[in-house]
Amino acid sequence: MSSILIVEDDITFSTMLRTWLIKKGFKVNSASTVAAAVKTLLDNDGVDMVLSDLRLPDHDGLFLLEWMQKRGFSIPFVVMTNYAEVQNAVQAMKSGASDYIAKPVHPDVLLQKIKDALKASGSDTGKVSVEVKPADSTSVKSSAKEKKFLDGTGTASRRLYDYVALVAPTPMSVLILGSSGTGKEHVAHRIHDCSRRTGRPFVAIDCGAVPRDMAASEFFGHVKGAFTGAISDKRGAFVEADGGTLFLDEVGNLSYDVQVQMLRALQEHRIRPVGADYEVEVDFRLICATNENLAEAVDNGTFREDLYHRINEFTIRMPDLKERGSDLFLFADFFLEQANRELERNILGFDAKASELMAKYSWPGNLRELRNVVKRAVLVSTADRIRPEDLNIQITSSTLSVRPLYDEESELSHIREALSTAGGNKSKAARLLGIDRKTLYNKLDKYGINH
Ligand SMILES: Nc1ncnc2c1ncn2[C@@H]1O[C@H](COP(=O)(O)OP(=O)(O)OP(=O)(O)O)[C@@H](O)[C@H]1O
Repeated sequence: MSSILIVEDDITFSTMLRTWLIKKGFKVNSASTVAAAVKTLLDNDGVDMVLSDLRLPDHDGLFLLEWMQKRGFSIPFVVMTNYAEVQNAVQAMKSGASDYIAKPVHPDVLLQKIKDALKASGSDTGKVSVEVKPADSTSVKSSAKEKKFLDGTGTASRRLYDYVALVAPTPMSVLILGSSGTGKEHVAHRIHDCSRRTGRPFVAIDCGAVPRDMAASEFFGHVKGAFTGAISDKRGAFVEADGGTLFLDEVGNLSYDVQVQMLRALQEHRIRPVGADYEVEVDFRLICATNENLAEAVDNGTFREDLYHRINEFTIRMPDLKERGSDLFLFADFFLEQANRELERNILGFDAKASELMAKYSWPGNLRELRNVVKRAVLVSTADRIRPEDLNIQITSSTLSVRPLYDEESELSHIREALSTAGGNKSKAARLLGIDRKTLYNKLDKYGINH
């Protein structure tokens, strides 16, 4: 049975098409945004062809086609378009689409086109022979059911994971900088998993949560009787992490005393448990994270410069969610599925207004906030799709995101498309793009578009 992915934001039409194709013996998935389509393609390794609208809420169909080509999905891509947009369909064919069909769709014509496209690709035998594999094998290791994390496909996400892949196999100490909720701990884990130390311990300590007077004992351990309450020997975090990775979160909170001992541990790979008259050799790789400006702390004298250089052999800066472009929708769909499973619900997605609101919001709490907002919305939603009122987010002057929702490379084409959809009306185009009018004017100047 051949499997078709319908990418269409007109839900009524999409449902009709889906029902009809199922009756004709196809297996059918549907997605209403490019982000959801990307996710379906990554999570299902049996899609034989894509039947896509060109005009979609987050990107256009050509963007999806381009993404598939880059990722090595060599399956037929048939465009569905209005008569008025036949020009765009021609462009799609030039870019590698297999065929196009004009709306309103005539069932018999569509069926013939599907058969032809599948035949041409050799996928009409019921056997799935297409390569549905992302270029980056670390992105999708397991099925959606098991996956707890998602990498994202946008420029910022790709850059982030390129750095991770670069530094992970080395012994270098890594400092991960980024706002709260951006996924610093997850990236620290990924570095460990992609290093030679994988399979050995990964010990994470939140330096902000360790009481000052217990810090030395937490990090370096103690011997029985070292202080009141030390009723037995304790192995500290360094010993626990022996052979593996030690992850120090909120490293800016370390007291000066502990910083001195930490520096020694890093230089000599030996530590002395509190109250001991011996030293212990330890083999660890250090990864630190902070959302503070450590360089400033060095200038203020609250963080030792020598330690700063030791822990900072390689820096990774986590992008804020608002910098991750349309990956926002990939993450939103991902958290939606997670919440559906956890709460035993079956919410299908986000309606257009909710998507627009999410695009405009700046997500100061980043991925953590998005996950919580989506989970709550899944719980309270009384409709098939999440509506704006389910999201419980407020756009204020401080939470209005003025960034484009697209990767740089496709920004220009989105601006053009928004302008054409809006009939040249800049205010309307800016609204469609989720940016303010002034930002749009700046961008028009940047790209040399007359206004
Ligand atoms: N790549 C990802 N895919 C899916 N969910 C993610 C990803 N990264 C982070 N998250 C979600 O965001 C939450 C916060 O991530 P994490 O604890 O790694 O952030 P953090 O930057 O270390 O935050 P903090 O600075 O507050 O400690 C996680 O619990 C997880 O639910």
